[in-house]
Amino acid sequence: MSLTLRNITYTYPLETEPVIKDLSVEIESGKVYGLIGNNESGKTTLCNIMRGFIPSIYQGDIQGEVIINGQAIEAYEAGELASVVGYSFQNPFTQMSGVKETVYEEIAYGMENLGVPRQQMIQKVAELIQLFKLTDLQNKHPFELSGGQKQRVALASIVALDPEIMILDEPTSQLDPQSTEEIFEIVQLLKKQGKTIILVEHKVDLLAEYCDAILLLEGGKLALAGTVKEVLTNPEVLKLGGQLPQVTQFFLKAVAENKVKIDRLPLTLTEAYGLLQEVD
Ligand SMILES: Nc1ncnc2c1ncn2[C@@H]1O[C@H](COP(=O)(O)OP(=O)(O)OP(=O)(O)O)[C@@H](O)[C@H]1O
Repeated sequence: MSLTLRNITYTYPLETEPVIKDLSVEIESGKVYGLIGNNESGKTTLCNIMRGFIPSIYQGDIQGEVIINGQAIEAYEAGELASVVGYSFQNPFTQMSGVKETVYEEIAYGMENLGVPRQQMIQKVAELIQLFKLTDLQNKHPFELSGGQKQRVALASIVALDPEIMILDEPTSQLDPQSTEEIFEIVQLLKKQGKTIILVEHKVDLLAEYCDAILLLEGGKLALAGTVKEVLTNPEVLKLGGQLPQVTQFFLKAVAENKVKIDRLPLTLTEAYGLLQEVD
């Protein structure tokens, strides 16, 4: 499912300056997008625009159009929109329903609300518990979980609803490196299922490996947009408050100091290894 933003300018209530400024972008169906930018550049605000919470919940002044699969976002009913666009909060605590007493029930909760048949629900929860490695936690109270465990449960609860578009706001911020990698692998699996994914994430090394495209926000404007290769090998990213993958930065420096002669910059260690073999 595609998502288009056309000339979006948004100002929060009681504010005079817009925080999103004349932003247009085309999110193509079935692709994974990394949304980067420094603190307060407008990433979370943009996510809330994409899922219709702005202006329905946060209000304020919004100009421009949000179009989901060819239809204006206002034409969707709230329940329908929630099942098309899934969203995971930056803070996983906010995501917990607060009404369920086990991880198992928490994951089933959204499906229960949607009236998914019981047998189908049981099967789906079992699949997700395995996929998100939650077997040992399934009978625990959601509030007893660590931040990282909550983050996995929050994501499983979204995947349970099977939305076509998933907006994940820093889904790995509280996870250790191994669990982070596992979440990225799940993102890859969701992509294989044809989902469209927008990932707010600071870990550019992983974005380089798993994303198709990168959007860089700076001061509420879309400063750079393009394929992972186009954006994450562009030194401009550093001036715009973003980061480049470590290996790319390393080679950028090595090229500038004439330590190595290459015609393109690598994004990952595997690519770097291939390049060095060519140079030999
Ligand atoms: N409810 C609000 N009312 C007024 N201003 C807000 C509100 N929420 C966010 N802002 C402002 O909007 C700007 C963008 O914030 P936003 O949270 O979207 O950025 P972000 O890139 O997600 O930041 P971070 O990486 O720190 O989460 C900031 O200047 C912030 O202070």
